Amino acid sequence: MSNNIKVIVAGPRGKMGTEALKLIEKEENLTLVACLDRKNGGKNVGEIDNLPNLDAPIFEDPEKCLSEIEADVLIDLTTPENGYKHTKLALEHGVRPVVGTTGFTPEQLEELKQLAEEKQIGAVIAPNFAVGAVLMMQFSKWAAKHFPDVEIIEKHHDQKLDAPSGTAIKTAELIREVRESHHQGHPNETENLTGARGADSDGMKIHSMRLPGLIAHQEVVFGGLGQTLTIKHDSHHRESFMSGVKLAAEKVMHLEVLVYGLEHLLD
Ligand SMILES: NC(=O)c1ccc[n+]([C@@H]2O[C@H](COP(=O)([O-])OP(=O)(O)OC[C@H]3O[C@@H](n4cnc5c(N)ncnc54)[C@H](O)[C@@H]3O)[C@@H](O)[C@H]2O)c1
Ligand SMILES: O=C(O)C1=N[C@H](C(=O)O)CCC1
Repeated sequence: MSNNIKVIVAGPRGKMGTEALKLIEKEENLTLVACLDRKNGGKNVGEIDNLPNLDAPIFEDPEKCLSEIEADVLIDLTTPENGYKHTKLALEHGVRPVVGTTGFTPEQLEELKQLAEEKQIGAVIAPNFAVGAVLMMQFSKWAAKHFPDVEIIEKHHDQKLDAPSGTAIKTAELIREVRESHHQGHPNETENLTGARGADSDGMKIHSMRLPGLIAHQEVVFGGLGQTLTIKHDSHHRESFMSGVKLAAEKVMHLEVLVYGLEHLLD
């Protein structure tokens, strides 16, 4: 385990960012050295209402933050557009990104992977930091070998920007590795209301639900002759993601490439 990992958190006032600050506050080997926020530049984290009482400066300009602050890791929990910019800048400044932000395009992921390789800097992009969700995705990949007909139902809180979720996209990618591409359902089926059959990922359907009261949930439903199999995971609290964030911050210190998915870090 690496000792005293110096961390910048981007998005500290967000739902996940605040949880990440609480994690850093209680973990002895993680030290907050700065935050990157959309406002409060020039202030200290400890001065901001509802944030843990941590002593670290807040920056609004990511370039300035990464140039002035000596950091090992940038934890990004912001928005797709800003998360991508921060990850790229961090790699350019030799700071290892640990990214929970979802909604990056395949082209952006590929570009970041190449940049990490070129700079020989470790990076982790994990669409879901909850260990249970990672297992749900791995079990789904296994099940798909035996049940090639599958639909994914993901359910999230109604403030989520991207759809389908990063977890659903990653699940479909893992299933695609073991499943022959094929059309599911009746060949002549029609949608009488646009979107009724969900999004199509290589013949697999992904359905996205957004409601207040939800946090992050996914069911992967497999259908076979006379049977169905449902693999389900629920995050009831954002604490569920924090052991994965900690693991990623520790393991990224020993990586020289970008890994996409927490499964690459679990024993
Ligand atoms: N990987 C995972 O396990 C996991 C779990 C939950 C959420 N997420 C993802 O994490 C991201 C954040 O989720 P959330 O629920 O905390 O959202 P949120 O809206 O509560 O928080 C996002 C925060 O980012 C801040 N922000 C936006 N642009 C910024 C910028 N340029 N600089 C600094 N801060 C900026 C916003 O002010 C906000 O406080 C989303 O992409 C979400 O999908 C991932
Ligand atoms: O709250 C969110 O937003 C979440 N996003 C991730 C995703 O897109 O898969 C993971 C769970 C929570």
